[in-house]
Amino acid sequence: MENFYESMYQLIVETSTNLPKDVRRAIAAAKLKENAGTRSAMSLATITNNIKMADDNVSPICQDTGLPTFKIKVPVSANQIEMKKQIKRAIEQATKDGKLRPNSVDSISGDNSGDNLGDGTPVIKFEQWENDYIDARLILKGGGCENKNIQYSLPCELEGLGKAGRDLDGIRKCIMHSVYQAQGQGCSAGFIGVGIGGDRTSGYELAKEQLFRRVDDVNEREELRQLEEYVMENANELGIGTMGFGGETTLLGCKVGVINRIPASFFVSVAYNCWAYRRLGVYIDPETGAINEWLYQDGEEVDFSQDEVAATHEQSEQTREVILEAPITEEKIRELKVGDVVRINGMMYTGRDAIHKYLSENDSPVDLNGQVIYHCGPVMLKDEDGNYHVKAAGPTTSIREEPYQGDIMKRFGIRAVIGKGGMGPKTLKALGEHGGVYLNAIGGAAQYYADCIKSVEGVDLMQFGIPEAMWHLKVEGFTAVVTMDSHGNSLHADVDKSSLEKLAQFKEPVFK
Ligand SMILES: O=C(O)C[C@H](O)C(=O)O
Ligand code: SF4
Repeated sequence: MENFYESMYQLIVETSTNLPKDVRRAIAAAKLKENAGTRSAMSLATITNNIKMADDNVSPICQDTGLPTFKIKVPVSANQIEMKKQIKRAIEQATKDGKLRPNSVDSISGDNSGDNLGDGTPVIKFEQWENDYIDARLILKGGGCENKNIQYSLPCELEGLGKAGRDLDGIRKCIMHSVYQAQGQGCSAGFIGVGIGGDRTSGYELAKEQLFRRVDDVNEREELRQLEEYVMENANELGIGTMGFGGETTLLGCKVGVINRIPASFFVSVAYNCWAYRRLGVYIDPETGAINEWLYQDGEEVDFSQDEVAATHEQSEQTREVILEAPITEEKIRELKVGDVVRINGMMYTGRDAIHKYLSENDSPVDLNGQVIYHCGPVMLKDEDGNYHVKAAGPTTSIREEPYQGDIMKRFGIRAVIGKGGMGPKTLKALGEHGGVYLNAIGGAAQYYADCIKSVEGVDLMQFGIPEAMWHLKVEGFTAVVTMDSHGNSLHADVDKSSLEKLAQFKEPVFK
């Protein structure tokens, strides 16, 4: 097993940086369906551009490299204790090399272990089997999409859909609802794994297990095949679209599994995965530990290299484009309207969960008057001279800052916040009162945005760890869309409302 460590290191690096071919094909097909010039088409072009950049730079596709979860099937003779040790070593090295973000955080103190190791991280699950080779699979599922997982206990009452009973049609309604409730917050277009039955734990296990199926496989159980097809055909009618901007593609894959339950329980568990669906696998020789075969990587190449940069910058004729450079005046902000495309030059400051809580109780370490806050937890590497370099830096889900955002903007004079997935009524009200704007960046496009960051000018509050610190970033041509403005408009509220109306069209029974 002398090569096992190296094989695991490769599996980790490839999973973080190289999107599987079956996923690429699904994204390429979605891209063909969007109408040129729409926000969804522009977002998809940024996404495919980002996938290509991650290939070229061998850098994380998304800055949130998730909770590494290994599923390993081994012959009876394999030494699982030794394999676990090597996997942990490989995780530590991949983190040092900037292929994984340090993501393991003490749940009580908030301390980041810095190497992705800690109680419960990484997740490593072994199972013995009768074959004479090792099957090792890894999924890097980020936090934003994980937060959109949902579990239903049947029977239940669902918004838009009414009663969901303990039968196939009730299950259908739960799945349709799960796509609606995710909106764009899990970086749609997404993939869902559904687990029917089990208890609350094994149901979610089963749902996540479905994410290891190939995007293009066909369910062997006839009624589940029909259900998967139904969901794929109809969920895209909800019109949520890429990043929740509205559009043709909301869902890229749906896989359903079933296990038995006990009479009193009937769970439908849904695991939502963003477009940055990073899961790969390898077959390994149990003697040497070397990789014999890669999984999910067969079939035709999907080449995202053509004119992607041009496509990203292509705007529809109706779209207004505005350049912003901090400090920004209230007057300039009030000129902005939902739908405007903004290019930012100059300074911005990162702030996510820990910073928002901190700023609600303390003074800011920098003057934020007229400034831009970026909801982002980047991957950073320090060079020998002690200077930091950005390795990946896409937006994080903004709604988590809803309790703080409006107050903080007013208190510190912040004019713009950048994030993804939108914010709620409290923030929208504050934008109107104070003269602020919410800008939606493309979730998961961590390479694309890292490229816009020209230098790291400083950092504060490093005690919160790399993802949570306040980074001072100098950017050029950082592009985002105004999705909430100071006139009471919110694209997110509009898409939520229209998709709920569309969801209601799926109320009538389909599976008898
Ligand atoms: O933690 C992050 O950087 C992003 C997170 O995965 C999210 O989608 O909000
Ligand atoms: S930011 Fe988006 S793409 Fe990245 S892990 Fe979170 S949900 Fe996935």
